[in-house]
Amino acid sequence: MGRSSLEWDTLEYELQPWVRSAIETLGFDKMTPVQASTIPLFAGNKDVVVDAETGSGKTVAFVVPILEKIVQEQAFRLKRGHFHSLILTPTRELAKQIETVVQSFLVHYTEGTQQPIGCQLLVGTNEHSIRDDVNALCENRPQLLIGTPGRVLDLLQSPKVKTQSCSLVVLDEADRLLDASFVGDIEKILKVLPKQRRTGLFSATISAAGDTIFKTGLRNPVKIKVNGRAISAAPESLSINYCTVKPQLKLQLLISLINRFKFKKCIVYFPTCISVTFFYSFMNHLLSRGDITQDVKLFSLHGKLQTSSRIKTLDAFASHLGSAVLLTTDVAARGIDIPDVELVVQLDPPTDTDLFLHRCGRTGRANRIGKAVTFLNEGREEDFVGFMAVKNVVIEEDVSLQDPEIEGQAQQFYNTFLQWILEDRDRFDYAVKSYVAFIRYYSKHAAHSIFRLQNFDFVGLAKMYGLFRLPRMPEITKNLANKEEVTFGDGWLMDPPPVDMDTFAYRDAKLEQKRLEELKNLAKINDKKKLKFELKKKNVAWSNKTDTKETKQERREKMSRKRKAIEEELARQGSTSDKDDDDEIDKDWKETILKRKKGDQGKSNVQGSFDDL
Ligand SMILES: Nc1ncnc2c1ncn2[C@@H]1O[C@H](COP(=O)(O)OP(=O)(O)OP(=O)(O)O)[C@@H](O)[C@H]1O
Repeated sequence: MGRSSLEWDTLEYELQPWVRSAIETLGFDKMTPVQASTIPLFAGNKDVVVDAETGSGKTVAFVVPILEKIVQEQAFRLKRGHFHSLILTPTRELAKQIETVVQSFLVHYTEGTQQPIGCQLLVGTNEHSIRDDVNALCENRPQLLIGTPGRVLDLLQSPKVKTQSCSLVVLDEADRLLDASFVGDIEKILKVLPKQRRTGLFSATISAAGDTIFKTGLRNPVKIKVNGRAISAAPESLSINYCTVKPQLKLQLLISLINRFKFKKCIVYFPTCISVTFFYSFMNHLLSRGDITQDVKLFSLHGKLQTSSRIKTLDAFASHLGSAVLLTTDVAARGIDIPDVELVVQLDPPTDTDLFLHRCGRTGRANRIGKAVTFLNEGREEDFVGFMAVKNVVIEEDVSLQDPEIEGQAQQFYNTFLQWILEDRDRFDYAVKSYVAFIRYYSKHAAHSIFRLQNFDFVGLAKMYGLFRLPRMPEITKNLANKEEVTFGDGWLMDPPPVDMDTFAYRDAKLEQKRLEELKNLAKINDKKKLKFELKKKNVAWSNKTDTKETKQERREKMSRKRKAIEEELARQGSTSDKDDDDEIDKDWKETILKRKKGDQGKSNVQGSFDDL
């Protein structure tokens, strides 16, 4: 497509004056290639499947046709409970972002003689119930609904909501919406919409959806593929790099990058929600010590936070005037558009390899320069570069990312971490939970031939999490062959241990009280057992001694069988559920068993409902 054809005047579709003035106000001097190709077709009468790189302007490419169609089809006076168009997205943040784009157009739509055009956001929150949403829809009569699948489905199931007038549906991040976790809801939603409608699918990795795209009821769709570079699936303004690092040095390298790199905004991807909470807390400690450049502000965002707090955090990060770093999970991997993000760091490649490009694409958007950096563990993980090259994603090594000084500072850094953890047992709990969740996360990697737990540096990773003792978990037992050599017995990584676990206290008085009570109960149980044993011993005749020994042996075996069963149960839970990484906490057996008995196993201090991760 030649340059001149990107002038808005050359668009093969006549836009309404208010849409044009919105475009002018937004400063979009020219169309992006995906807009030039998509708008005439989608605003015409075609179904579209749009595959265009990250940051290429896909949102405007579907928002404009929707607004055009609403006016074209005179969808002003819809009956109560009816709506005209629906945009579905996988995350609440993305839904909110699209709504903002729609509103920036709608402010140019002059009412008066015309009828109003409205849009309604549909995302799960604690502030609005479904009933509130239904009432708002019936009262305000918006033409356009934007939401996440679960909430939209709930709304459509209300008898007050009528779907007959819906004539256009968009699936943004369509490959994600058509994957196993969403496709059920999507199918149910599409089933209740009229067949005679336009459908548009949009993504930077649409091919990942394969044939499932046809589950959406597309009718003679036009496939629009727009990529700036023939050899790479990423935009030209985005440089994608990697550097190898030992697990223990990863956090130090991240901090070194934050301190060395000049950026307005930076996004750092962590593997799990709990690790975001944990490292956010520790990094703020480093910030207060001056170990992180003082003028940087840290933000944290993950799927376990409540919607309102997630949206507020994202807004605060986007509007922060100084340098800002967002610590997040894959909940912010797709679609998030914050133009001045100049650096993206991935502590580990994502388990879903399609997300790699989406994470990188949070920078280098709309022709701005951006750098995306991925850390790879030395050794086998470097094969990830070749793995992605096959998917047309070129990752180049950048040795300038390395920091030769961090290795020499490792012990001092570890001591700082340790000191901080030893101040509060709660931090230790978080460290353990984060570590365990990481290992479970790692073992579910789609590219499992590269990301393998065999030969994994469990001890180095433990130190990265500030741990001084290896948690007991089957993955370690199975894969760490030289456990006895690398630990000082019972999983301790230090000799002598830096703390007595019986006296290691919580700062929070309530938590500490609970711990002490549990300890007392445990002691009582042990005392009772001991008492029973002593009494029994006294009553037993000499001749029975051998029997007792055998019984003991039997009991031991029984216990060991029990342990194994629990171990397997935990492992099974880990492999069957991909949504509960952060709840899978292996503590000492005593604690696990005690909690199981009490029935409060797996409770976490993390607030909010479980969402996307
Ligand atoms: N015609 C245009 N000219 C200049 N900038 C534009 C134009 N259209 C959109 N943009 C800007 O480009 C940025 C990226 O757009 P958008 O968020 O729609 O990307 P996307 O293709 O959906 O990316 P992703 O696949 O990552 O979601 C936005 O900041 C948007 O304001």
